Amino acid sequence: MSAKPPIPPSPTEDEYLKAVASADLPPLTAEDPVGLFAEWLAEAVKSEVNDPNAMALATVDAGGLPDVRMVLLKDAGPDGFVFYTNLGSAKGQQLAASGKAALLFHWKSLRRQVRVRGMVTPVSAEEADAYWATRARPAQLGAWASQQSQPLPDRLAFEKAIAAYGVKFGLGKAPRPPHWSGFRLTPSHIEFWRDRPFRLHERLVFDAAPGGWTTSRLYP
Ligand SMILES: Cc1cc2nc3c(=O)[nH]c(=O)nc-3n(C[C@H](O)[C@H](O)[C@H](O)COP(=O)(O)O)c2cc1C
Ligand code: PXP
Repeated sequence: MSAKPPIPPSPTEDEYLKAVASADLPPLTAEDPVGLFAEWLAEAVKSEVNDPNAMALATVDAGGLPDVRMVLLKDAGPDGFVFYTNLGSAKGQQLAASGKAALLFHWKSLRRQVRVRGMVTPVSAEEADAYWATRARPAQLGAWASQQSQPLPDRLAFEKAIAAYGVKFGLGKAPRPPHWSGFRLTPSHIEFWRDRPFRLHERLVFDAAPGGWTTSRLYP
């Protein structure tokens, strides 16, 4: 019999009461979700142990079954949230077919999450080229050699393919592969969530409206 996984228990009342003392914050308010996101990410950059720009990307497959995996945010602004991937991967195919996705940032060190939903469009070739050029050469060769989400017969086959691309491109720049680019999620809905003691959390929601955003609050 395998051991039971070590699931932590819910905090005791005493444990919550200790947190109350340090939780005396002004209410969460903001006019502009893009600005608030930038503030929260800047705080996460300081406090997270690694990858503060990591986010879960949720998609649906052709049968409507949800799928989710982590990706890295590479640009964010009023136009949306950008990430890069292999276009032939499971996520690449799901995004191309549905044009819809959701993102989730969870910053454990801050006890905060941000949820984003919206439509997804490919970034331009110029934008993808500019980001590609910033990647380390071995990561570029890996992207050429990786048939992301396809079965890998053995690790050696992958390493040989990486070496072959290294030889092919010689000392010159490796161009961006046709199967590698980015997507931009244009948010229609953004929720900021902040932890409060006893699970009485704060939720601030922004919904896209003509010329701006409507805001609302939700029960935790
Ligand atoms: C922190 C973290 C960041 C990641 N960032 C990316 C990324 O930006 N792009 C990407 O293609 N895969 C990224 N991955 C790998 C994906 O989670 C995933 O394994 C891979 O893209 C295949 O997903 P798919 O089969 O659903 O397409 C990341 C994984 C982790 C844990
Ligand atoms: N592609 C893959 C397979 C990744 O694992 C990651 C990050 O983990 C990325 C792309 C995006 O990050 P970067 O462009 O910094 O390599």
